[in-house]
Amino acid sequence: MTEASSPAKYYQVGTATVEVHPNRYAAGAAAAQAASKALIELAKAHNSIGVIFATGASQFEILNELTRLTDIPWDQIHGFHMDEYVNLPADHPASFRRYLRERLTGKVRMKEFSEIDGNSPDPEQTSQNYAAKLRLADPQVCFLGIGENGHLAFNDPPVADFTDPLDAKIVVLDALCRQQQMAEGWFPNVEQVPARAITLTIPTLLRVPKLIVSVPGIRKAMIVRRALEEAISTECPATILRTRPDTTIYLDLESASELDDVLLSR
Ligand SMILES: O=C(O)[C@H](O)[C@@H](O)[C@H](O)[C@H](O)COP(=O)(O)O
Repeated sequence: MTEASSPAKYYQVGTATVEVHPNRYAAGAAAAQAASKALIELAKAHNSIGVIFATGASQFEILNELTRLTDIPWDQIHGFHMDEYVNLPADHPASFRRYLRERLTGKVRMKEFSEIDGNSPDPEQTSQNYAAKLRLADPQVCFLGIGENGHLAFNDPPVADFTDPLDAKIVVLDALCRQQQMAEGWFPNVEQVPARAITLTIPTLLRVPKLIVSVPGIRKAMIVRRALEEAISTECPATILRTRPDTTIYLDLESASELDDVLLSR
């Protein structure tokens, strides 16, 4: 059997399900299919379904697939995103608003999409208003990636707070996080990576009943190992995903390549 046609493998890690697919396209397609199925079901019971979208390279294949599927009830979906740089113009190549306009909201007709205006004169107020709007929408589905440092949204280790009382907040991005954003190709040099961002907090993300986590690629192999095998702690915020019930982590063979044989033999 060729790698491309080999079937996915499924593992249970804590309460989360881990799916290992032969490549990033298969992983993205599986995640999009799972999301589509859930959204169609939710649309039967809710007029408006809140959905939080992640950005970054890990979401390319999912968004590509989601925007091609014809049965997603976009006209019932109120979309949100999980973070945005402070003081980065919306048309900057690394802006998450630009990313989502190009890959999502410019391609489908959603009921509503709420952007985080990282350029507002009062980012603190913007963050609070966004949190309030999100609470009202009571999101049912959240797409996530995991940073190379283990962060969820911009909740970096070790300051990420699993019991954060805030729903959204302004964070200072540390040197490693800014270096990784640059290395992923979004900025020409680290000096241009903004020092602050507005982010949803970890409790806000974990409150969403269905979490669809996509982590393909060899750059993520070490952090996937830590997220699935290390003790649950803010040293690697993504470890907390193992405590969530309806959570599926979509990997490809590259990002799963450092996983312990013990896990993979289950
Ligand atoms: O909005 C986002 O997407 C988040 O800022 C961030 O947590 C991201 O998911 C990871 O940094 C992974 O990034 P990649 O998708 O580029 O691997």
